[in-house]
Amino acid sequence: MTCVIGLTGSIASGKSTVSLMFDEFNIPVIDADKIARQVVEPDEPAYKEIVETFGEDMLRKDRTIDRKKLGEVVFANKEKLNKLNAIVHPAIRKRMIEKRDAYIKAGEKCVVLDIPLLFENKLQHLVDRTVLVYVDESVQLERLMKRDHFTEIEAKQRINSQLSLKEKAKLADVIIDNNGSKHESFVQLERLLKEWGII
Ligand SMILES: CC(C)(COP(=O)(O)OP(=O)(O)OC[C@H]1O[C@@H](n2cnc3c(N)ncnc32)[C@H](O)[C@@H]1O)[C@@H](O)C(=O)NCCC(=O)NCCS
Ligand SMILES: Nc1ncnc2c1ncn2[C@@H]1O[C@H](COP(=O)(O)OP(=O)(O)OP(=O)(O)O)[C@@H](O)[C@H]1O
Repeated sequence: MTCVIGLTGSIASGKSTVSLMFDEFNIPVIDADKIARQVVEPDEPAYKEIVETFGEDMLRKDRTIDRKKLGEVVFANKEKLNKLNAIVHPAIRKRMIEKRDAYIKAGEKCVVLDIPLLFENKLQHLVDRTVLVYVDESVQLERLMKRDHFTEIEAKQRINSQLSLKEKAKLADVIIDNNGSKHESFVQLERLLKEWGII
């Protein structure tokens, strides 16, 4: 029986950081953000829909989607964000399920689905247990502004487009507190995997 872990958090809470730590245990990770980039490549059906909905202005010179521009548009307008979600989420979900099932079929002991919007989109049914990468709001804002060079307004728009980490904490099976150092988070993950008999 494969154990399917749903790894989630909020923007800049440290999902990618923790997700990389699973490598140390040779546990495969399916990354929703990565798939979200693949399903909007020019030969994919979602690409055409995005161009029709948001206009050619959203394209770079090489005709790929200008993610920075599209992000500025959708995170400033809830209705537009919903439109983008309706175009890309079904395609992302389908590809994640295919990948998860391939790992299960191959008899993998454990597989991780790294999904930022796991709780927002009520995707708990895709996984056996959920792990939340948690930080305090002030740490989240600080790390986001530093990583992406956003102004405070831009960073807050993105944070507010998601369920708060406090709300997510009520829904998660387990929490990794990522307020401390990366090493401290690694220790928590290692302990968890031992407890679950995965390592
Ligand atoms: C708006 C887009 C073009 C901005 O691209 P950009 O390269 O700047 O950001 P990236 O995709 O790396 O996402 C960074 C983080 O933003 C947050 N985020 C992304 N999309 C969303 C969304 N629809 N709603 C809320 N938060 C989101 C997540 O925490 C994610 O980890 C892009 O995020 C996108 O296509 N989003 C829709 C797809 C989606 O929902 N992806 C999230 C994983 S399912
Ligand atoms: N424990 C930590 N100590 C210091 N910095 C950290 C820690 N964890 C993560 N960071 C830094 O905070 C930023 C956000 O982390 P990360 O990119 O892993 O978040 P994320 O949840 O994957 O974000 P996103 O939702 O945008 O993909 C990065 O610059 C990362 O290096």
